[in-house]
Amino acid sequence: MKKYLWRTPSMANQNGRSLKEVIKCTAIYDVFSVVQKVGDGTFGSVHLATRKGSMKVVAIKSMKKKLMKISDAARLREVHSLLHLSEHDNIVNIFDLYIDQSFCLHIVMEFLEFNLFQLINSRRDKPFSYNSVRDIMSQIFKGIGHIHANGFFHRDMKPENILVSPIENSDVYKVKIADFGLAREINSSPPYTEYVSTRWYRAPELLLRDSYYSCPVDIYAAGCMAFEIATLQPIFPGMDDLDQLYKICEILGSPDDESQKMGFGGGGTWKQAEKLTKDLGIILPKSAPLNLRELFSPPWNGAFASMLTELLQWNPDARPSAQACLELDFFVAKEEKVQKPRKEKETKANQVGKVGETQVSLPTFSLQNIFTKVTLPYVEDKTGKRSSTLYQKFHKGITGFKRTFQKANKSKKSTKMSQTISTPMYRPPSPFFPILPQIRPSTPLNLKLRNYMLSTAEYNATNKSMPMFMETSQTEGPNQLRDKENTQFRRKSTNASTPSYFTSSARNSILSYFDAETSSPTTLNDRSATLRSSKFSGLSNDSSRSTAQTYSVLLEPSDCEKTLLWKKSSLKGDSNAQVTKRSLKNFKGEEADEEKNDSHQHLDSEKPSIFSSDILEHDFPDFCVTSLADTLGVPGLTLKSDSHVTSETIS
Ligand SMILES: Nc1ncnc2c1ncn2[C@@H]1O[C@H](COP(=O)(O)OP(=O)(O)OP(=O)(O)O)[C@@H](O)[C@H]1O
Repeated sequence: MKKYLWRTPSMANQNGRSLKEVIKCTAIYDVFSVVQKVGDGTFGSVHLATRKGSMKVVAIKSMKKKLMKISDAARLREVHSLLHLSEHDNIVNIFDLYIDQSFCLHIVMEFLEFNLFQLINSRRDKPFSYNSVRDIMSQIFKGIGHIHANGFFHRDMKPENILVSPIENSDVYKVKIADFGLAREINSSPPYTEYVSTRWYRAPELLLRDSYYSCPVDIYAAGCMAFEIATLQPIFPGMDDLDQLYKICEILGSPDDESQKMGFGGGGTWKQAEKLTKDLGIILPKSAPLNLRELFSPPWNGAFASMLTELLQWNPDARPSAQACLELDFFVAKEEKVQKPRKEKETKANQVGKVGETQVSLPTFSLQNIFTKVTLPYVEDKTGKRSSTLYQKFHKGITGFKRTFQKANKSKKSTKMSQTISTPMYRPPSPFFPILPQIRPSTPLNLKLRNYMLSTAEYNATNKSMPMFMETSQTEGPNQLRDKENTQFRRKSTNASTPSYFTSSARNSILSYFDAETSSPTTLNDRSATLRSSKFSGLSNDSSRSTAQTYSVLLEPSDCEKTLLWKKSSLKGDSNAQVTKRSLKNFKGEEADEEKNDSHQHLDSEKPSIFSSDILEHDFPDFCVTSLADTLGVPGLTLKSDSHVTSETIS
C-alpha cells in the first residue's frame, strides 16, 4: 500500500500531532470491516468499523466531496484543524487518513457511542443530575479551551457535535468535541463567512452577520448547550434567523441600555448591535431581560443560572474565555447540595408571581413560552419530587401550575379564579408540546437556497437591478467549498432605504413555504433521516447556460423502489418550472393515492415558483440540491444524475 506524505513537518505547529500520512487504498472496505452507519452529516457520513484482522473499533468519516488531488487532504478544514490540535482528552482523536481510488477521503477516528443530542433525547424522563451537567459542561469547556489555546475556534458547537460515551452504567460520561469542518484559525484574517454554526446555537454576532467574530461564538453555543443539557430542551429554538433573534430578545432582553435597565441579569448591552441591525435593515424588538435565576428552581437557580447569564451575553467581548468559564462558581463551588425544595405553595407562588410581575413590565411580549421553557423541567410536583417532563405534568393534570397561577392572580384581583387556565398571560403547553422540538435545524448552509429564493423574490418584487443577496468573490479550491457556499449569497450592502424583511408578498410566501416545512409533522428522526440520507452525485446541464436550459435531477430513494423525477425546463427567463413526480406510489403514505396515476404534474403549484430559472442559472452547489430534496419532503432520497457533471464543475 503506497503512502503519501500529506503534511510536512514544517506545517506542523509546535504542539501539533505527529506527522501523518495519507494512505492510499483501492476501497476503504479493503482495510476495514464496516459494522454500521452511525451518522450522516452535510459533509460526511460516519461508519462504525473494525480494522480487518483486529477487533479495534473505529469511526470512519467518509467525506462526501471527492478530492481533486491527494495534497488537498491536508487543506481540508477538518483535517487541517484536527492535525494542528495536540491530543486532548476532550477532543476526538484522529488515527489515520485514507484516500480511495475514487479520491474519496476517509478520516479514521476513535469511536464514541453517542452524540450529546442523542443522549439528551434518551433522557426525556430522567434529567441529568446537577453534578452530571457540571461534569459534562466542564469537559466541553476543557475541550473548547484546548481548541482556542491552539489557535482555532470551532464555529459549529452543537449537541450533535459533542460525542459522549457513558462510563460503566454511571451518570458520568466521557465527552469529546468532534466535527471540525467549520473550524477556523484565530489568527486567520477576517472577515469570515457569517453563515456558520447551527441556528439555535448561533451567537448574536453571527445572526446579525458580523463577519469579525472569534472564539466567543463557541462560548455562546456552549451556554445554549448548558441550558439544553439541564432542561432537555433548547433555549432558543428559532424557526429562522429573525425568529432566532426574537427568541433571544425574549429571554436576554434587547441589547440596548434602555431595555436592559428594565430588567436584571439579562444579556447586557451591546452597542455594535445597533450598527449591525441597521446594516441589515431590521429592528430588534424592545424587550426587558429575564433574570434566569428567578426562572429556575433550586438548585439550578444558583451558580448554574449565573453561569448561563455569563455565557449568553450579547456582547462577545463580555463572554468569559473557556478557561474563565471553568473558574465560574458552577465549577469551583463545592458540590452543590440539592437544596430542599421549598414548600410547594410558596415556591410556585413565588415563581409564578415573579414571572407575572415581569410580564406586567413587558407589554410587548407574552412570556408564556419562556415560562414553560425555563421553569417546567425542574418545578417540583405535588409531592415535592422534581418532575422531569412536561408529560408527567400533563398526566397529573398540571395541578401545580393551575394552583400557583391562580394564586399569583388572586393577589392582584380578588375575582373568582376559573378552574382552567384561560388567561392570555399564561397558557399551558399543549399535551403534544414536545420536550425537544420536532425539527432541529441542520447546518445553516441549508438556508442558502431559501435566502437565494428570497433574494430572487425581492428582486422580482422591487424590480431593481440588484438582488438583496449577491454573489461575492471567493477563493477557489476544494477547501474553500464550504466558505464558498456560505459566502456566495452573503448579503451585499443594499440601499439602506430598501425595506428588507417582509416587504414583498413573494418574500412572505417563501418564508411561509419554509416555515411550513419547518413545522412539518415529521418526527425528528424521520426528518434527520431525510436530511441525512440525501446525497448528491451530480446535476445535469443539458445545454448551454446562455440559451434554453434543461436541468434534470433524478432523485432515487436508496432504500425503496420509489423514484422522483424532478425536471426543470426553462426556455424563457421567467418560465415556471416544471416539476415532475413519477412513481410516487408508496413514496409517502398520504401522497400515494393522489399521485398514483399522475406521472407528470406540477409540484407545489400554489407555492411561489421556487424552481425558477433564476436559481438554476446560477451556480447550484450540491448542498442546494440536497436542500431541494429536503424541501420536497422526500424521505430517503439519493440524488443522482445521468450526467457526469460533478459538483466541482457546477460550483
Ligand atoms: N468519532 C465518532 N464516533 C461516533 N460517532 C460519530 C463520530 N464522529 C461523528 N459521529 C456521528 O456522525 C454524525 C455526523 O458527523 P459529523 O458532524 O462529523 O458530520 P458532518 O457532515 O460534518 O455534519 P454537519 O452536518 O454537522 O456538518 C455526528 O453527529 C455523530 O453522531
